[in-house]
Amino acid sequence: MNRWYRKFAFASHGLGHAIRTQNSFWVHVPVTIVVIGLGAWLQIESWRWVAIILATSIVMSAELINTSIEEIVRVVHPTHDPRIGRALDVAAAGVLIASAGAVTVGLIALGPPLWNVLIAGG
Ligand SMILES: Nc1ncnc2c1ncn2[C@@H]1O[C@H](COP(=O)(O)OP(=O)(O)OP(=O)(O)O)[C@@H](O)[C@H]1O
Repeated sequence: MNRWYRKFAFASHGLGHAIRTQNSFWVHVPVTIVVIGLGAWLQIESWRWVAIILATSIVMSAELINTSIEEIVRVVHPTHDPRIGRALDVAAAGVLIASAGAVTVGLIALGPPLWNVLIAGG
């Protein structure tokens, strides 16, 4: 039990550090709050929640892994190296792909219910 508590504490510490230091999270977190608020307001079906939760979790995980790689590079190889640059670019591309997927999922999951309420009048 204590071991699991320690694992959770380390992970929470990492999450807090990423949110404080990575400006990408200053976009991810407010967008996620707005999307959850919209979902609650529109009372969307379970499958839409599942899609939104999966998409946002994938973006956050990709961002955390990217941050982890950046932090390691700063320690292990602080000087400029095109091979390191390529590796960092690939990790950043992972975040980009996950974000593009999440925007698409958000449009599919929230678009029709939002349209019904705002345009079609319920
Ligand atoms: N040591 C390095 N060698 C070569 N290129 C690097 C190196 N460090 C960074 N780069 C290049 O700069 C880009 C940005 O890297 P950086 O780690 O600064 O990410 P960032 O997203 O700008 O940082 P942050 O997430 O902290 O705002 C990388 O994708 C890579 O192209």
